[in-house]
Amino acid sequence: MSNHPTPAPLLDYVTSCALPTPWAQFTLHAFVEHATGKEHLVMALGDIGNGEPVLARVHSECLTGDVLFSQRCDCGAQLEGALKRIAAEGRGALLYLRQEGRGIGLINKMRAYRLQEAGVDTVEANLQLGFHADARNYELCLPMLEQFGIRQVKLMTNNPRKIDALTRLGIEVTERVPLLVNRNAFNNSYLDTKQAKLGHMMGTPVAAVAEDGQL
Ligand SMILES: Nc1nc2c(ncn2[C@@H]2O[C@H](COP(=O)(O)OP(=O)(O)OP(=O)(O)O)[C@@H](O)[C@H]2O)c(=O)[nH]1
Ligand SMILES: [Zn+2]
Repeated sequence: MSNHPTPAPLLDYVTSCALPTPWAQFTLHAFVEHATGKEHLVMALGDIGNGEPVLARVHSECLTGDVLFSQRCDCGAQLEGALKRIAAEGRGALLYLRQEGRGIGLINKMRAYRLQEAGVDTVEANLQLGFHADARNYELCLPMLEQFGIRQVKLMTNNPRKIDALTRLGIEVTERVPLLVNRNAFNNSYLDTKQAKLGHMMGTPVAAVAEDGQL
């Protein structure tokens, strides 16, 4: 008999419902994380459990960008762009992880924004507040994807850390799909900092993206 007990699950799958959007009718699946009680979500479309690589987005919560239309970042446009792509393909999954503010929470992100208004960049602001530049953790992705039998993804991201994190968890990233949207006067230097200091792949000329931020 093994001396290693089975690790406790990180989260529980709870329930699902239909979620009509302007682009497709998704199914919304909810999980609750044991350690924090946070509700993490998957928006799923089509037959995602058939073993073929799944077009996927791992999206970190950004209340200001996703909900309040903030132009300080590219999150809202990325969320919309990812859902549109999944709808166009007729199959895919968007994981909505509740790690607001790169893992430091909304209030601390607002404090970081104030520091940025005083002239420091997004990375320095986190460091001045005593946090890592990026405090996110992607380990929940594994049980969330396993719930649907997903082992391979075509990942919509510009962030090489996400690809590394999923690969280390045993999820194969068969393809990276760039998600370059909504560069504007308010987030231009923020996006430049992401590229310079956080390694984001912003190589494609962003000006080539339609001005309304559509893919
Ligand atoms: N701490 C902090 N968090 C931010 C800031 N701007 C955006 N965020 C958060 O950053 C997260 C999104 O991360 P990004 O670095 O924009 O993008 P990404 O998810 O790493 O990469 P992509 O997959 O390419 O979108 C969300 O949780 C946002 O709330 C900021 O200035 N400071
Ligand atoms: Zn954002």
